[in-house]
Amino acid sequence: MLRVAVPNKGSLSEAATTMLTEAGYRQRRDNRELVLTDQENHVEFFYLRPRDIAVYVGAGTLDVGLTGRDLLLDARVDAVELLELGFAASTFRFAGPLGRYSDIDQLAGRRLATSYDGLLRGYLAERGIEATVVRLDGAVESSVRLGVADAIADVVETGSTLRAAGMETFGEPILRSEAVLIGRDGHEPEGIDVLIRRLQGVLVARRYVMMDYDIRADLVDAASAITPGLESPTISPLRDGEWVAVRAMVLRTQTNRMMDELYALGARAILTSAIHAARI
Ligand SMILES: Nc1ncnc2c1ncn2[C@@H]1O[C@H](COP(=O)(O)OP(=O)(O)OP(=O)(O)O)[C@@H](O)[C@H]1O
Ligand SMILES: O=P(O)(O)OC[C@H]1O[C@H](OP(=O)(O)OP(=O)(O)O)[C@H](O)[C@@H]1O
Ligand SMILES: [Mg+2]
Repeated sequence: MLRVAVPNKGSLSEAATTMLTEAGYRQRRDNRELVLTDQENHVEFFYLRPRDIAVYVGAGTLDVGLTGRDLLLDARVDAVELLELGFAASTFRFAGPLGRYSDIDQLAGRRLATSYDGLLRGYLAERGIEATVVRLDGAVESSVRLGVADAIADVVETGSTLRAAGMETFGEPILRSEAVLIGRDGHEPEGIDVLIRRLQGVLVARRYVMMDYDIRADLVDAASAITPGLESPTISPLRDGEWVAVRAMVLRTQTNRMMDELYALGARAILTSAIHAARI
C-alpha cells in the first residue's frame, strides 16, 4: 500500500481532502479518524499535523505527503517537491510597524519573531544577516507590540492580519508558497505514478474547460489560432458542408475573452462545459 500523509487541521486540510476526493480516493468522514485505508486503490491515508508531514516523509515512514512548500523548507528534512497542487497560495514575508523598515539590511542585530524558524534562519544565513530569531507558535503579528520582537517573518495571504496589527511588509518576499506533494528523491513506491497522474488530472479539470463551436470552414485556421487546444483542436464535419464543428480545451480564465473573439470572427453556438476528470 502507498502511504500518504494528509493535513489533519488548518489552512491545508479541507482543500487537500477535497483534492484527493476529486482524484477518486476515499477520504475520512470524521475529523477524529487518524488513518483511512482505501482498499480499492491500495492507498493508506494518515491524517497528521501539517508541520509534521515533511518529517514523516523525510524519515521514510510515509511515502508521500501533501503539505505547504514553506512547511517543507522549514522542516529541513530530506524530502523534495513532486508536484504543485495549486491551492493554499501565500507568501512568506518580513513585516514591521508602519514606516519603520524599508530594507532587509536594517534587520541586522534585531529580534525577529516567526513560526518558521528553520526557513528564516536559512534565509538570514544565506544573506549573512545576523539577527536573533524568536520562535513563536502563532499570532506572530502581536509579538512586536508586546515587546518580544522588533520585526516578524510570517505567512501573508490577503494582508488583513498585518493591517489589523498596524504592520506592513518590507523587502522582497522570502518565499512564494503553495500546497505541494512531497516525497523522497529517487524513492518511487508502487502506486506513486498513479497518484501523481490523478492529482495532475484534478489540476487540469480545474484549470481548463471544454469549448465547442461551429464556424465556416474557411475560417478554421483563424479560429484555431484563438483556441489552439493542448495539442490541436478537433475539427468535425457538419451536415452543412460549408461549416465545421470545433472542440478544444481552453484555460478557464480565458474563456470569455476567447468566446468574444470567436463570436466576432463569425463562430456561433459557442458553448463551454466543465471537465470532471482528466488524464493528459
Ligand atoms: N492565510 C493563511 N494562514 C496560514 N497559513 C496559510 C494561509 N494561507 C495558506 N497557508 C498555508 O498553510 C500552511 C500552514 O498550515 P497550518 O495548518 O500549519 O497553519 P494554519 O492554517 O495557520 O493553522 P493553525 O495555525 O490553526 O494550526 C502553510 O503552508 C501556509 O503557507
Ligand atoms: O494575510 P492574511 O490573509 O491575513 O493571512 C495570514 C495570517 O493567517 C495565518 O494566521 P492564522 O489565522 O493561522 O493564525 P496563527 O498565526 O495563530 O497561526 C498566518 O499566520 C497569518 O497570521
Ligand atoms: Mg496559523
